[in-house]
Amino acid sequence: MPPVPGLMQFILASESARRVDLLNSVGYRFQTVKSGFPEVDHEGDPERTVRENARGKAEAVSNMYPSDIVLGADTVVYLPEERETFGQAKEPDDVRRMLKRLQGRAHEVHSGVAVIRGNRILVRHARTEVRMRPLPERDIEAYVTFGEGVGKAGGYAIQGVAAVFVEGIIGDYTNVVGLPLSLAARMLEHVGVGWYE
Ligand SMILES: Cc1cn([C@H]2C[C@H](O)[C@@H](COP(=O)(O)OP(=O)(O)OP(=O)(O)O)O2)c(=O)[nH]c1=O
Repeated sequence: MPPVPGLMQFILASESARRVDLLNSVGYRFQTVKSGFPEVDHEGDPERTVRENARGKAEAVSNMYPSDIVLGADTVVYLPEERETFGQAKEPDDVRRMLKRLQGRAHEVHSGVAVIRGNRILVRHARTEVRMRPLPERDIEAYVTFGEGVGKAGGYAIQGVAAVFVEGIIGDYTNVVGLPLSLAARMLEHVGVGWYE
C-alpha cells in the first residue's frame, strides 16, 4: 500500500525482507518505499560507508514524502586485518568467495541507520563482531547450493542456516540481521515514533 497523502506516517526506505520482519516483530506500523539510492563504498571505512548509504536511502525517500518520518539503513561485513568490505553477494560465486574469506576467523558487521523528520536528520552506526567456525569445502559448497547467501551482506544469513557456522557474537544480534533494533528504537523515539503505538 503506498503512503497516504496528508497523514504523517512512518516509512521504511527499504524493501529488505529482514528489515521489514525486524520492525514488524516489535510492533511498528509502517509503509515501505524503495529508495533507488546508488550505494557507495569507502574502502577501509565501513562506518562512513554505512552511514552515508543509510542517509542517502532515507533522504531519497524523504524527498518523495517530505511530510513523513523516514528510516534508511545499510549493512556491510568487514575484515579489519585486510581493511576489506563485503557488500551483498550478487551471485553464488560471491557467496563461495566471501565464505572462504570469513570462515575460521572473526569479522565485523556494520549497520548505519538514518532517521529523517522534516529538517531533523539523525544518523547512527552499530558494530557487531561475529566469529565463524572453520568451514570445510563441502559445507561451503552445500551452503552455496542451498542459495540462502545471495542478497546478503558477506554472503550469509545468521538468521538462517548459516547460524550453524557462527560460534559467537559480541554486540547486537539484530544488527547482523540488517537493522540494530535497540538503536533504531531510540532514534525513532526522538522523532515521536514508538514501537507500542
Ligand atoms: C550479515 C547478514 C546480512 N543480511 C542482509 C541484511 C540486508 O538486507 C543485506 C545487506 O544489504 P543492504 O544493501 O544493507 O540492504 P538491501 O539492499 O537488502 O535493502 P535496502 O537497500 O532496500 O534497504 O544483508 C542478513 O539478512 N543476514 C546476515 O547475517
